[in-house]
Amino acid sequence: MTHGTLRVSALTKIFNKGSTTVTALENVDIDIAEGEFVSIVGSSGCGKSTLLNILAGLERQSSGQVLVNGRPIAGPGPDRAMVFQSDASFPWLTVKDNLEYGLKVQGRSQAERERVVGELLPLLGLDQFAHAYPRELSGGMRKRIDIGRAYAVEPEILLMDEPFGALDVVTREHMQDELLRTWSARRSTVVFITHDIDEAIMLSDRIVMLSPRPGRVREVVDVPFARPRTPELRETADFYKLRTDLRRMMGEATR
Ligand SMILES: Nc1ncnc2c1ncn2[C@@H]1O[C@H](COP(=O)(O)OP(=O)(O)OP(=O)(O)O)[C@@H](O)[C@H]1O
Repeated sequence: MTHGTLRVSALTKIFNKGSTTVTALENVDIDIAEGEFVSIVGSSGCGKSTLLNILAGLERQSSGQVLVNGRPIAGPGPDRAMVFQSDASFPWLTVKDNLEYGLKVQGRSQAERERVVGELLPLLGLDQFAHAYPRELSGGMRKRIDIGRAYAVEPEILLMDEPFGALDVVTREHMQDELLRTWSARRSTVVFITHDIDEAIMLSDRIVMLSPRPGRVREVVDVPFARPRTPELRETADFYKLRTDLRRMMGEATR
C-alpha cells in the first residue's frame, strides 16, 4: 500500500473560452514518491497553477491520467491539502480555532482536536499566540496558520501554490526554514509551486522545470544537498553553482 504517491501521465489541459483555445499543459509526465518534496518552476503562465489545481481535484484534465495512491483523482479529498499565496485563515477565529476548524469539519473529537493542535502550535512557533486573531499577527505568522491548517488534517500530500510569494525576502527565507522543520517532523509528500529558483533549491528533493505555454516538462533536476538543510547552505559555492545552472536552463527554456 502506497501513501502520498502521485503519478501524472500524458497530462494535457486545454481551456476553451468562446472561440479561443488555450493549451495550458501538454503531455506532462511526473512521478512523485511518498514523502518526496518536489518543486515545480517555470515562467508565468506555463501552467503551474493549472497542474496543482488538477492534482487538488479542483480542475479536470482534458486527457491523460492523474493517480493519487494508485487511484484516479475524482475530486478534492482528505488525502490532499492546499496552501495558497493569499491568506486563507478565518479572521473571526483565533489561531487555535483556525487550526481546529478542519478537524471539526471532519467530525474529530475534542480530545483528538486538542492533541493535534497541541502538537502543531509549538511546531509552528505559535504557542504564545493560540488565542490571538490573525489581524494581530505578522504576514509570516499568518502564513504559518495556513500551513498549520493544512497540516492539521494530516494529509498525505500537501499542495502549495507560491505560499510565500507575498512575503518580503527575509520573512520568506525564515518561512522556508520553518517549512523544512515542519515537513521533517511530518514527512508528507509536498508539491510546491514557485517562481523562485533559490526557494526551489533550498526546499526540494527534485525540481521539475516546465517550458513556457504550453507547459511541458523541460528538465527534472535532483537537488543533491543533504538534509537537514540550514540557512548557511544558501551561502555555499555548490548552492550558487546549482542556482546558476538552473537559471541558465530557465533562460533557455523561455527562448
Ligand atoms: N480557467 C481558465 N480559463 C481559461 N484559461 C485559463 C484558465 N486558467 C488558466 N488559464 C490559462 O492557462 C495558462 C496557464 O495558467 P496558470 O495560471 O496555470 O499558469 P502559471 O504558470 O500558474 O502562471 P503564474 O506563474 O503567472 O501564476 C494561462 O495562459 C492562463 O491564461
